[in-house]
Amino acid sequence: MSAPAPFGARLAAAMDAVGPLCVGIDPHAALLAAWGLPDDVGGLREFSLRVVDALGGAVAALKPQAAFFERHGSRGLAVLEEVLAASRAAGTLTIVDAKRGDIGSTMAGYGDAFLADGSPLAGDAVTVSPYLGFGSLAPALERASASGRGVFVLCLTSNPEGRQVQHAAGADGVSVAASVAAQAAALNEGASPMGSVGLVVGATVGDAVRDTGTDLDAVNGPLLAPGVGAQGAGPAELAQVFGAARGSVLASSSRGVLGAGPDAADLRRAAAAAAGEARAALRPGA
Ligand SMILES: O=C(O)c1cc(=O)[nH]c(=O)n1[C@@H]1O[C@H](COP(=O)(O)O)[C@@H](O)[C@H]1O
Repeated sequence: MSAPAPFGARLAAAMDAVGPLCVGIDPHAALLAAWGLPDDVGGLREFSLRVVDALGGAVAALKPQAAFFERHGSRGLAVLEEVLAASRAAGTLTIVDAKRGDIGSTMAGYGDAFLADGSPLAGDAVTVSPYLGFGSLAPALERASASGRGVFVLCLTSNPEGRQVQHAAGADGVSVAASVAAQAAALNEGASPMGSVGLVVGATVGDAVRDTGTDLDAVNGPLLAPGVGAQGAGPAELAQVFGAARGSVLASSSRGVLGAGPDAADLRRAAAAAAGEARAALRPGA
């Protein structure tokens, strides 16, 4: 059997085919209640699998947020495994939003959990935090590369508190965000149509890309843009934040789409509308 194409190539194909939208699976207690479901592991399972049923094949990626599964303990993690398997069966890429980051030797453990063939918690990519130093991510990057999976490294996050760390500059005057982007770019060099080391850049960050001197045009990897919908960003913000790099952007919305449920047709309509807006903002003329 031939090895699967690398994550960057698979995501590029999915974005071309169905539009540059990722829907986050964030089973908040309030959303479960709005869907008439109990805030327990049964409600979690029903909610998450309904999202996969409704949107599998219809969006470029699904992004389950690990915290909402972990809060239900081992049975919640079993649901996450089911969600990943169901998405795979539906032919939809998954990004496990776990935001892991630790010293290198422990990062190897996270890599084995989220990026290794045969692990039930491995999707197609995982979000990682570089704030123990970009180099500490090396074991995860090695596993991603070996298994054809991807990572999204936090760069400029959508929350206002992120500035404190991400905008700070070292003695050389280079901001943390710019340095993270440059290190991702080095790993993606030469990849076509794009590499598998992505960045997280919130759609809410305004002029932060320019202000921090972050060169997104050179990254040559996917740019995950949460903050669309419930956090207030829309087409205008996507265009403003990403400029010439917008062709690599995967817009991400959770509550903005999930709030349309529980009816599957309503969910599909909300996702199609969000994907259409993202496509118009990020790929005008496509
Ligand atoms: O990595 C992420 O996905 C992420 C990064 C970031 O900078 N901001 C951000 O909101 N997220 C995640 O994206 C989702 C946003 O959810 P909504 O605000 O409901 O669309 C949550 O699961 C967040 O944890």
